[in-house]
Amino acid sequence: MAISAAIGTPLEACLAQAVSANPALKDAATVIAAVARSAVEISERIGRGALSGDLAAAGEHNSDGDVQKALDVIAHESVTAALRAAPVAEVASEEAEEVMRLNPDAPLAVAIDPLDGSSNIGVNMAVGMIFGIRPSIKDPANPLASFTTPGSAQIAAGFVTYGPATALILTLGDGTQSYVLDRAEGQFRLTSPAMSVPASAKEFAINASNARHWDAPVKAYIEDCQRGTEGPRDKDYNMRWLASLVADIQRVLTRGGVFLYPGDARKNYARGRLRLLYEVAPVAMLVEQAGGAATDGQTRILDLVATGIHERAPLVCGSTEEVSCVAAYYGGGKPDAGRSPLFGQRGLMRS
Ligand SMILES: O=P(O)(O)OC[C@H]1O[C@](O)(COP(=O)(O)O)[C@@H](O)[C@@H]1O
Ligand SMILES: [Mg+2]
Ligand SMILES: [Mg+2]
Repeated sequence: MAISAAIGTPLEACLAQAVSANPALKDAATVIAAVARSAVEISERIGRGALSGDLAAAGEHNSDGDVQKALDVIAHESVTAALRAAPVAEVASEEAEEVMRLNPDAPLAVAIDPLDGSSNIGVNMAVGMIFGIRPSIKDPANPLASFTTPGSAQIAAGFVTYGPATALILTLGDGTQSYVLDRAEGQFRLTSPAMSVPASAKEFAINASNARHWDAPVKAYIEDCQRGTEGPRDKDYNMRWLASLVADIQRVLTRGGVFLYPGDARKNYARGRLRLLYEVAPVAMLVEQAGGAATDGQTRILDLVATGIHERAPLVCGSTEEVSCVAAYYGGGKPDAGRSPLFGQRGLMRS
């Protein structure tokens, strides 16, 4: 959907334009409109903060072992109700153990993180919602069939950030657009028809509290960033970590940088923390469509195929120069002069 609409055009009009250019997008556009309606509802709820009740109240554990907060459940119920009224056959939600079957004859399947950045609920920080839309593959014996295709099979992907403004970042496979919720009217309006990730940047995002658990390539890359102009990267970096994937990625999409949630040595973290179907793959599509790159260190994210609904995948994405650099560290490329002693010690970058 290369959008030629003017800034301020309502989402519905932009979707209509995309459908008239490519009628095959009609069902995906209906799904996006439904997700957007749910986002407006959730945004209002979040905007009232504690006046909406205790949105951070702890409930059950979800299938990934995280404690579900009240807002996780509210968002899951809101978005799945919206998807029930859309052409969606299956939903893979973070908050449901198994694939949910909605309208069996419908053409699409949706993977969704109804509420991303849960640790920020209750402290007035940005949270969001992430989704990826794929063709539904009809296999009565295997409910996961629609989701066991590579991320490149996604027809569309997007996320919503409930921040100071509520933003929708969207791709229908031809560029990445941003929209902002016009609160007075309860509808999203176009704010950027073509987001573009700068190829080079000086900002990294990683949960540095896990440094001692990282593997050698990540340790070496971050150490080299921290060495700034005194190290092989020859530039001074800044670090940002919002603990909310959507907000961190919106920053990377807007002004560049690199986001890393690698695998590490903690129990159950060999493949990191983020889930492939409803976090990593949609984000990878959005970043690639904005001219950036996304890898798990070895493999392009959009080539990965999930084998389970809540499967995790390491994510390194953003400005192409930084992502290539991390991939080179993983690949054992040639050492640079003055590079991190860690690589020298472990011989990782030796040819
Ligand atoms: O707690 P950590 O290690 O900082 O992890 C933060 C990451 O976890 C997440 O909150 C995971 O998403 P959920 O809140 O949907 O489980 C990401 O948004 C964020 O990038
Ligand atoms: Mg999440
Ligand atoms: Mg979540």
